[in-house]
Amino acid sequence: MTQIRPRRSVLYMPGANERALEKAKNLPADALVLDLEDAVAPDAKEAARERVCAALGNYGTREVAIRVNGLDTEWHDADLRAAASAGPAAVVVPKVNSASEVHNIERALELGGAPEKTKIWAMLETPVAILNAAEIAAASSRLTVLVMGTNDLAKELHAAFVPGRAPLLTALSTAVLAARATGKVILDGVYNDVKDTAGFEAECRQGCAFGFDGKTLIHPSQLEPCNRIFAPSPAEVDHARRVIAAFDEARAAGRGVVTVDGRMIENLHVEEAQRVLALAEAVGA
Ligand SMILES: CC(C)(COP(=O)(O)OP(=O)(O)OC[C@H]1O[C@@H](n2cnc3c(N)ncnc32)[C@H](O)[C@@H]1OP(=O)(O)O)[C@@H](O)C(=O)NCCC(=O)NCCSC(=O)C[C@H](O)C(=O)O
Ligand SMILES: [Mg+2]
Repeated sequence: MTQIRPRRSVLYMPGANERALEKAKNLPADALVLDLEDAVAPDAKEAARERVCAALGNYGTREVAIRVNGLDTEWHDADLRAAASAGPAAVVVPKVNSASEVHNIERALELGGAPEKTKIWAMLETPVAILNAAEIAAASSRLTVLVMGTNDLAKELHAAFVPGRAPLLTALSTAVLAARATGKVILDGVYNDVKDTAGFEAECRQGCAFGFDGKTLIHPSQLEPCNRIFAPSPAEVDHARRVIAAFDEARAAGRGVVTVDGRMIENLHVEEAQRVLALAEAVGA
């Protein structure tokens, strides 16, 4: 069975917030992003950089990434150098707009001596990034994950935040296409209203239905619903097992197609069922 690394829940925490960095040690996030960008005030950037690099080893086996400041900022180069030498699981780079920017980041990581395990996670959060999503995704084998930046994207588009995210659907779908066409993981953007549980769950379900592998989060209260919704449900696991069993039986009888619960099942449905089981196993569902 294919091994899947779950990335259902990816929690940002401000790199300058000692309490959040401490608290995250015991939070059930699949991955953590220690943020040096938007969540850190300009005069706290340097202290935050030192703090997140020192904190990297505190989170056990979970993937821990550092989000550096954007390419056009005064902090970007120093952030990348520090991250390269600290060696997180990934460097999350905001506002990546082209393949050539990915190549520059790749070169900077190499020059900084980053270990092979340090991947690039590129944020898609501008109109030009969405238009270039496929070339960004394909630019490097070191780039393994695309991350939606829906706040910046909505701002750049002059789009409204509305339930159902109609103004963003083209961009979300284009980004998922780019990820799937290039074999990359893709994470949905954050939900800002940390008190709106129903709205958050609806957005998780929408992201999951779109094909996102998981969602980026801003508050510990978002972890449980996100982990639950992005994991296969017991009914989905049961269905996947029955699909595989029915198809095996059909194959043994010399047939290439069968029905389960009245629906046609072909080999492609079996592959999807295998992916569901691999994800369920990876998350212990
Ligand atoms: C959103 C928050 C500012 C809310 O903060 P606050 O009101 O203080 O939360 P609580 O009092 O409810 O916190 C309860 C405890 O949980 C800890 N906590 C809070 N958030 C986190 C977190 N993200 N990670 C770990 N721990 C967290 C608090 O310390 C409390 O602990 P304790 O005192 O021990 O009980 C705040 O949640 C926050 O700052 N969230 C992260 C914001 C962030 O990182 N933003 C940047 C990433 S999102 C982004 O950039 C969007 C993207 O680029 C785009 O364009 O869309
Ligand atoms: Mg952003």
